[in-house]
Amino acid sequence: MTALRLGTRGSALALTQSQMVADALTAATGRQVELVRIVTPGDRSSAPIARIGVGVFVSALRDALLADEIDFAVHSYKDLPTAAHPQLHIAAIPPREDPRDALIARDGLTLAELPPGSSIGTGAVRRIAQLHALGLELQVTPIRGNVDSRIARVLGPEADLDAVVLARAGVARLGRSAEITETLDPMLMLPAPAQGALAVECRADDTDLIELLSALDHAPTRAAVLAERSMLATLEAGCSAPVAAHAEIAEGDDGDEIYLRGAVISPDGVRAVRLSRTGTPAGAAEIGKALAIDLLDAGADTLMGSTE
Ligand SMILES: NCc1[nH]cc(CCC(=O)O)c1CC(=O)O
Repeated sequence: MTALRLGTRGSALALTQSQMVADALTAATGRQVELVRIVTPGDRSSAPIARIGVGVFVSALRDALLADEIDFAVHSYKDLPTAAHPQLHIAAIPPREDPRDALIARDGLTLAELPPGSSIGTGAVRRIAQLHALGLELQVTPIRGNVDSRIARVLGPEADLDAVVLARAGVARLGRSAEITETLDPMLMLPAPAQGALAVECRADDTDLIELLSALDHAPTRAAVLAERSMLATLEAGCSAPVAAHAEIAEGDDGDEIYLRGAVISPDGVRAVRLSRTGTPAGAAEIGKALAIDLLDAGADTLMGSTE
């Protein structure tokens, strides 16, 4: 049987994530997988990510799927637009990595130990807003680039920042978790919807492959991601909005329970709406939608407006 073609970007993170999924699929089904490198316009551009958007990375992989140049692709779930693609299908959501954000600071410092005026780099409006909300007098500097280059801004030979905040999952997948100086409590820094989760996508009419890939699906992760992303979709916010969400699945007396927290923070961190809801994993989508409506009723729409 021929090897399945898994399309991937060439970044270290993309290659690692794709290889992990390829190995898991081979272990579960015996099918061989070959990685096919897709060069995206975003890889060639040095424009700020906030301007070009992570969408360019996703579109290049999706174009390759639609053109039948590859059979499936692995995305960082949080980078996907909330709207489903009519010709594509998310066939598996593998077990999630730690969804929390992480701090990498000079001299092993934690957030609370960084002196006032310290420079801290991050590109995400959601993180910038929540850092401001902590009131630590930190100088927040927008940065972009891959995980390794962002860490180099603190630990490299030409370091120019005191700290950076980034997703723990990306750092862990690159084998660099030992450099994390603090994992941020979601009470202080609520992660992006779907952070730490992967989406394994193929063509919607490729029924045999959908069946094969389903071996990698993890039901609790799927429920958590569905709750977080339906909240995001109902808020009609994009990946660049100051919107955060985190769902946890726990065993209750009457079966599993889902606990969803959501937040919308004004970009300057001055105003925030934070709310939560609980329910059953089977109702994940409805819980996310209901929480979004609660947030809107509490004034979230006035905080999302312009993120510039
Ligand atoms: N914003 C870019 C991005 N998209 C996915 C990850 C890796 C973590 C994940 O899979 O959620 C990152 C890096 C980061 O946010 O630090």
